[in-house]
Amino acid sequence: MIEAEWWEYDSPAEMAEAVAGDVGFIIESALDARGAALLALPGGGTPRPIYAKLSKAKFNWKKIVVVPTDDRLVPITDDLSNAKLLAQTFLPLGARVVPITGEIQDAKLAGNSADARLQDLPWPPDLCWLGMGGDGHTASIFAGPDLKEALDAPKARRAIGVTPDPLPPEAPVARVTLTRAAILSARTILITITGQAKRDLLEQAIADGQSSRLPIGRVLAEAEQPIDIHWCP
Ligand SMILES: O=C(O)[C@H](O)[C@@H](O)[C@H](O)[C@H](O)COP(=O)(O)O
Repeated sequence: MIEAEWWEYDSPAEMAEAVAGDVGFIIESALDARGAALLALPGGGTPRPIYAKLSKAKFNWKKIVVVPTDDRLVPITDDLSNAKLLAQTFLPLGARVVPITGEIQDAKLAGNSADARLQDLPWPPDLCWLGMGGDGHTASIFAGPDLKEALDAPKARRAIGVTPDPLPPEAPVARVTLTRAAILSARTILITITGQAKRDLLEQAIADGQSSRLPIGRVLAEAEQPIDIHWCP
C-alpha cells in the first residue's frame, strides 16, 4: 500500500515557497548528519519556480551534489537538456552538478555510461524529486518497450537508457533515467504536479498500485518510504 500524503496549495507561488522549504529541510538534515547532500532532481516546467526559490537559500552549496533524475540525449547546451537547467541554477551557487548524459547517442550505451557516473556518487540520494507527465510517466520511465527494464532493473542498477515509443511530443528524443530501484533507494521522495487532470491520474495510479497501467503507479507501488505529493490547480 502506497503511503502518500497530499499537500495542496492555491497557487504555483505558494507551492514553490512550501516545496523549497521542504527541500531545504532535507538538505540541512543531510548536511548535519553526513556533511553532504545528494539530490536527484527532475526536469520539466513545474520545478522551475521552486528551483528559483531554492537557489536563494544560504546553504553550504559546496557540499551539495545535484543529478538529474533523467535526461534527454541532447547536448547539455540544448534547451531540452535537464542538466542545463540544473547547471544554470546550482553551479553558480557552488554546488556540484553531475550530468548523466554525454556524447553517446545510443540509448542503451548512454544508459550504461549514466549508470557508471552514478555508481561513482555516494549513494543513496537524500532526495529523489519526481514530476509526472500527462501520460503517467515519471523521470523518463514511460509505458512501452523499456518499462519492464526500468521497473525490474536490479537494486544495484541506477540508470538505464530508454527510447520511449511513441516519443513524447514535448521532448521527442531518447533518454537516460533512474531506475525504479534507484528512485526508491532515496531517503526521501517527493512529487510535484499541477492541474486537476494530473491529480486525478496520480490518485488513480496510487489506488491501482502494482496493477496500475501508469509507470508512476508501478514505481510508487514498491515504495517503502512515505511519499509527499505537492499539488496546486
Ligand atoms: O525529463 C523530464 O521531462 C522530467 O523529468 C519529467 O519526468 C517531468 O517531471 C514530467 O514530464 C513533468 O513535467 P512538467 O513538470 O513540465 O509537467
